[in-house]
Amino acid sequence: MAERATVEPDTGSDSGPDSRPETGPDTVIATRALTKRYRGGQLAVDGLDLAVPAGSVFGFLGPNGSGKTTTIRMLMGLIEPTSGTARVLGQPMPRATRTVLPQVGALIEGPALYGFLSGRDNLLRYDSADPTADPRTRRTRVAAALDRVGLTAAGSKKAKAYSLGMKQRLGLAAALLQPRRLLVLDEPTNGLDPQGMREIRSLVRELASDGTTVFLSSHLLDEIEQVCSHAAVMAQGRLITQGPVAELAAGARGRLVVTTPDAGDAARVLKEQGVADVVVEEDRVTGEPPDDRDRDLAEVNAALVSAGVRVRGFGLERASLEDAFVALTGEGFDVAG
Ligand SMILES: Nc1ncnc2c1ncn2[C@@H]1O[C@H](COP(=O)(O)OP(=O)(O)OP(=O)(O)O)[C@@H](O)[C@H]1O
Repeated sequence: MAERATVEPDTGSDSGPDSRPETGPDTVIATRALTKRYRGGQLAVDGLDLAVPAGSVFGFLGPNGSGKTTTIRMLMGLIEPTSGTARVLGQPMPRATRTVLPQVGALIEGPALYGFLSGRDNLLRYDSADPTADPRTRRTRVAAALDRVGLTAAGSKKAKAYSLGMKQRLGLAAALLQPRRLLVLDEPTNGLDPQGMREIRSLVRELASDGTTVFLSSHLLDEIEQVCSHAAVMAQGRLITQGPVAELAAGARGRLVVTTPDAGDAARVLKEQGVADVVVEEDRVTGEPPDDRDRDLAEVNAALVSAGVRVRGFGLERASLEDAFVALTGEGFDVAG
C-alpha cells in the first residue's frame, strides 16, 4: 500500500507572517499567479493560484478550452510558464522535474501503447524505459499493477484488442508501477462508455483510499461530485473558485421550489418578484431566487399568497456543484459532456 502523501515544508521558516498561505506541509500542488500565454498570443492560463491538499481527490473542472491541460503540462514540467510559479511535492517546477516526476504517476492525453504487444509486455517495456525502475522487481511490479486495475486475466491479450476503457486502465497501471505520492490524470474518463467510466471512477476512489493524492481534470460536473473531495473550477483560463466540494456546492444558493396547483399564476408572480429562469413542471415551479439580498424570500412567498396562489410548498432546494458553477460564472454547464 502506498504511504499517505506528505510534503516537507518548503520554506524552512517557522516565524513571521506567512506570505504564501496556500503552501504548507500538506499542500501537494501549489501555484502562484501561474500564467501561460502561447506564442500565438492566446492567454490559456491567467494568474492561477491553486492549492491541492495532501490526501485529496482534487477535481480540476472546466469546460473545454478553459486551460486545464495547459496547467497540467506546466505542473509536469512539460512546458514553461510565461510567469508565476508552480510547486509540486514542495519542489519548484519545471526546475525540479527530474526529482519530482518519479514520484508522480501521470496519465495525460491517453496512454501511448504498442498495439502488437500484450498489456503485460507494454508495461514491461514502459518500466524498462524508466531509469529509476529496479529491473529485479519488474515482473512482480507489473503483475501487481495489472492486478490493481483488474487486467490480470487480459494481461496476455494484445493491446490493440483492448477496449478504450481497458487501454485507459492499462495507462493507469503504467502510472502505478512505482509507489506514487501523487497521481495526475487528465480527463481519465474521456471517450469511455458509462461502464468504462464507472470502472475508472471506482479505481480512482480506491487509489485515493490508500492515501495517494489524486489530481484529475474533467469537464464533467457529476464526475467531480461523485469522485472528488475537493475541486477547482476554471473558466477561460481563470480560477473561479476552489475548496472542498461540499463547501463549493453549499456556497451556491439552491433553486427556489414552489409547489402549487396554480402553477401558471405562481410563475407569473415569481417573475414579477425578480425570480429568474422560472420553470414549470406540473405542480412544481422552480427558479433562481432574486440576487437582491434585501428581498427576503418571505416577501416572495407573501406576494404569491396575496395574488391568490395556493402555496403547498415553498423552499430552497439543496444546491449542487452545477448550481455553484452557474452562479459563479453566469454560464450553464454541459453536464452530459
Ligand atoms: N499549443 C498551443 N498553442 C496555442 N494555443 C493553445 C495551445 N494549446 C492550447 N491552446 C489554447 O489555450 C486554451 C486552453 O487550452 P487547454 O487545452 O489548456 O484547455 P483545456 O481546458 O484542457 O481544454 P480541453 O479539455 O479541450 O483540452 C485554448 O483556447 C486552446 O485553444
